[in-house]
Amino acid sequence: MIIIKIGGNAIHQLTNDFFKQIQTWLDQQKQIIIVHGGGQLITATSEFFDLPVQKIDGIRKTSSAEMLLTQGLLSDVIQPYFAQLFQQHGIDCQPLNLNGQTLLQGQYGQVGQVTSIQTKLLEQIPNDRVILINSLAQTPQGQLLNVNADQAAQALAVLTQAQQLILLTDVPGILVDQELQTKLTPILAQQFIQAGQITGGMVPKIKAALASLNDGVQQITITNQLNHLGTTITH
Ligand SMILES: Nc1ncnc2c1ncn2[C@@H]1O[C@H](COP(=O)(O)OP(=O)(O)O)[C@@H](O)[C@H]1O
Ligand SMILES: CC(=O)N[C@@H](CCC(=O)OP(=O)(O)O)C(=O)O
Repeated sequence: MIIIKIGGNAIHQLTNDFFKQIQTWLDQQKQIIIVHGGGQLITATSEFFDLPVQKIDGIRKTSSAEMLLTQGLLSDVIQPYFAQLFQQHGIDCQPLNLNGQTLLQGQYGQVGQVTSIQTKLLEQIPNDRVILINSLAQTPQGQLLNVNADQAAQALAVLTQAQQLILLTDVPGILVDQELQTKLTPILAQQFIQAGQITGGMVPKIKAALASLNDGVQQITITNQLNHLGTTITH
């Protein structure tokens, strides 16, 4: 099982090599789940509607109006767009956030947090298909939760006992003084965050990577291309 999280900023950067690599993994019988975000579009749309945009350590403070936008953009705009990109590249893909459905189940903390997944939904999907989900979760009462997509991918990787978690973004990995850090240990990560050398949306990504490492995910990378290792998070 490979979990690939694609950030909103990386949508524009999916190359033919990305789709070729996905096809290679499918041919090798790997199960692939893609978790996509869309933070950039949510922010732009919120600004269009004059809604306040506030993020704390990269996590959006989400009002009910913004929740409405977030749901619509993630499930009805970005996910269908992704699905047709896969179809165009000849890859069978199963978008799961149809009719308000979510694979992820959660509860409210400060923002939504993933607690479990609907495994029955996964079992119904043929192995030769890429599974496509967004980061929305649902409480047992059916309330939708806005979950940061890095955290959603982390929870999914741990809950499915995935071998590999790839956080695909718009930078080649963790950069410090413009230099790519090919390896990042938990201690170094803390130091870089405290020194302000890792900021913004990279902070939840690092936290998600560290939590995955703690919970036994074997290979965790932050990169902008599937065939480049970028930064590996390791002890
Ligand atoms: N040390 C760092 N190395 C690389 N990127 C960083 C660092 N600190 C902050 N960033 C920022 O984090 C961004 C990636 O996070 P984010 O914009 O949330 O992406 P995504 O939409 O892929 O989740 C980069 O574009 C960069 O501006
Ligand atoms: C609670 C929270 O922060 N949710 C995120 C969900 C989308 C996301 O994480 O998208 P990226 O991966 O493109 O940043 C948000 O509203 O932006």
